Amino acid sequence: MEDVDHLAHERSKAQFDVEEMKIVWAGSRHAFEVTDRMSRLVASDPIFRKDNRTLLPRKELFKNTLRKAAHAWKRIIELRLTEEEASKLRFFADEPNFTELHWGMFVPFIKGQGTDEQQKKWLPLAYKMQIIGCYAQTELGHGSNVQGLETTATFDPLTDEFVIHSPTLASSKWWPGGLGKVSTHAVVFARLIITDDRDYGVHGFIVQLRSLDDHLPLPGITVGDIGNKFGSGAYNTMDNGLLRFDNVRIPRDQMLMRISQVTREGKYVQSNVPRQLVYGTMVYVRQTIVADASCALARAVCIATRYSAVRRQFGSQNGGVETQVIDYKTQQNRLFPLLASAYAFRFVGEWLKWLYTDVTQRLQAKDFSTLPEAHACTAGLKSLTTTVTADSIEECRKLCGGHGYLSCSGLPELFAVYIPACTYEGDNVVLLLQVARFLMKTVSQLPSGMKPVGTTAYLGRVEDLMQCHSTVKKAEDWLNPSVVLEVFEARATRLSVACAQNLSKFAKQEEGFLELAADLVEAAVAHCQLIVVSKFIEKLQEDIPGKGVKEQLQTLCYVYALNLLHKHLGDFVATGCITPKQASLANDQLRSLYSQVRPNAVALVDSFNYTDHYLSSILGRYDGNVYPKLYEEAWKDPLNESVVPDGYHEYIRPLLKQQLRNARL
Ligand SMILES: CC/C=C\C/C=C\C/C=C\C/C=C\C/C=C\C/C=C\CCC(=O)SCCNC(=O)CCNC(=O)[C@H](O)C(C)(C)COP(=O)(O)OP(=O)(O)OC[C@H]1O[C@@H](n2cnc3c(N)ncnc32)[C@H](O)[C@@H]1OP(=O)(O)O
Ligand SMILES: Cc1cc2nc3c(=O)[nH]c(=O)nc-3n(C[C@H](O)[C@H](O)[C@H](O)COP(=O)(O)OP(=O)(O)OC[C@H]3O[C@@H](n4cnc5c(N)ncnc54)[C@H](O)[C@@H]3O)c2cc1C
Repeated sequence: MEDVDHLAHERSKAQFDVEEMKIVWAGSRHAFEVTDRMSRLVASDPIFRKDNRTLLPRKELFKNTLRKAAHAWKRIIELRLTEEEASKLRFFADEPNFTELHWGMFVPFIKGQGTDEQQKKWLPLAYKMQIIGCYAQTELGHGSNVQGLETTATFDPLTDEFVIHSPTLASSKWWPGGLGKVSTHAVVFARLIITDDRDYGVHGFIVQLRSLDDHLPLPGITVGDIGNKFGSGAYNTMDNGLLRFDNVRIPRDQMLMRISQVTREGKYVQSNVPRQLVYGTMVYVRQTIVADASCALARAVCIATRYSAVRRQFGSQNGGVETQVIDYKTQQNRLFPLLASAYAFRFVGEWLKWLYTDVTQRLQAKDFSTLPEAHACTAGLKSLTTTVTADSIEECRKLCGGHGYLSCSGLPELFAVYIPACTYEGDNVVLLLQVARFLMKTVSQLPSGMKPVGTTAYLGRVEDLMQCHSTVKKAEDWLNPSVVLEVFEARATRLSVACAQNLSKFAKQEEGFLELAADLVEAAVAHCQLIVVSKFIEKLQEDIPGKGVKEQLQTLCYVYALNLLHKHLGDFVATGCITPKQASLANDQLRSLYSQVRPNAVALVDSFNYTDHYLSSILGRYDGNVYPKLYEEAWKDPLNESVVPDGYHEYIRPLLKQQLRNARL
């Protein structure tokens, strides 16, 4: 029974080479090999088991996470894993913990903002985990508004030190992951104040928080966990913390001084670089969050697709087999666009990584010209992909019907872990407003003859795009990349131009921004969706080997684009780039694309190459053996440890007896 593959028939229908698709998904043969090896290593190690996580009380849960993190580090050292392998191992261990912030923000911040000497001093300690760091930016009173942070770092020329202080309750650091119970050090964002009492704005400082001998907080430091968060298990494995400083002194050389310096004499020296570089670590992390979105979305879609192929409802005649729910058009209409989005986000994530590497190299050569675009792209795509992924995980839960609501479906915990991605590293609406600012600036520069480049190059064709009307006459005409691209460009252009025209009616631009914020956000979303569509289309220009692989990706690309067109029909029709008739043809084409995806659906999610350990879902099991495993799982619940529950004698029996007496009366 155990070895039967209940999905074998589904797999046999695939019209493409799954092994080759796995390589496309991973990004390269090398990436596939590393990912595959690390995911299996984690899956075969009993310490990384995840069952019961949602049932553990917080203290036990947290201690268990520490145990796993320590074990992961031990294996990384023992096996002499490379940085790439180590990061994959941590990823598949699949439990948010302090190491994410240590490796994901503390180390990159020192690399990006530290001078050569500072890097030489701090990085070896951090690499060997002789110190553990976190990223302490957000405060109780301010998160989005970084310039509004209140913690102060006042230079004392007598002792050559900075005095770090929390002047108000609202200035308490609040939220940093790893801070609550683990970190020995933090990168602290504080307002720099020098002897002349001038406030030089927010800068980063390395501050030691806890003793390296007994882990007690150092004098002047108050630190703790902020408390339980949404859901059971989930993000509660992380010690998000609070932190207050009471005139804590640190040496001057613990201000990260690559971008600006304070001299021994107390003179502020600003390198000739944009001040926004102090936000560089956020830009880096936003880029990684886009890649992670595709993984989380793929995970939910894999569970919902396999289960939809296993689950049957209605449609049987004379007691025959019922219909697989994946065959219902409504199920396909809800599920297949999410499958397409997982692939779309994967490719846009790859491209964003390239963009980030490119901007980093330019910055090293003191070329800051592409920084605004890198900021807009990372902010916008972080916002778009996390919003869609969070909503889609919930949709996948509903696609699995009642069983999706069980913890062992894996979906509730995935949802609880994932949703803060819409908030951390920049609230998604706040980030879209940054994209809108960038778009409005680009549009306002067009009359002066400035030629937009990169992802806004299409705005250079503003006149054509304001006039263009799609040429589609029949449903198949939609299967043309330039036809699709043109309508997405026309819609994005028209929404941006309309906002710019409305903004120009305000005497003060900032007033207009506040008043028109909702429209600006819509224009920003249209621009970001265009980027995703265009990067998917660009991916298809590459040489993609493997029988049928490119054809599948082409189908998914059209599903992604035409589904968006259908969802945002109002925009497309109202801005005049397509007619209602053309919209209806797009919908006809979409239905036909679903029929092409259907026989390949299970193979398309197998191509993510996720282990059952990583999925942690009975509904998403590779072998589709769902019902016996659900039945077994139910009996493992602590409530089933005794036949008669605790509390029977106190609460149930007296009730029953009471009712009996009442009935007799
Ligand atoms: C059980 C397990 C199961 C499942 C697991 C599954 C999945 C897990 C999935 C994912 C986990 C993955 C990763 C997790 C990793 C990390 C996440 C953890 C923690 C998150 C850490 C944080 O949150 S850190 C804090 C982040 N904070 C923010 O992001 C704050 C947001 N605010 C800002 O960025 C800024 O304040 C601002 C941009 C909103 C405004 O800045 P400011 O006021 O200074 O600027 P202005 O608006 O005045 O603009 C001035 C000009 O500057 C430009 N600008 C702004 N920012 C930048 C920038 N970064 N780079 C370049 N330019 C910038 C702006 O555009 C303006 O330009 P103008 O030309 O218009 O003048
Ligand atoms: C799980 C988790 C982990 C985190 N980890 C860290 C960490 O490691 N280090 C760290 O420093 N921080 C961390 N944070 C904090 C996080 O970065 C902030 O919560 C985030 O940046 C949002 O800021 P906020 O909480 O101030 O939201 P707010 O800005 O208060 O947002 C509240 C509402 O106001 C809206 N809003 C705000 N400003 C505007 C505007 N200008 N226009 C329109 N609407 C607006 C928002 O859209 C939102 O709806 C974490 C947060 C979470 C949830």
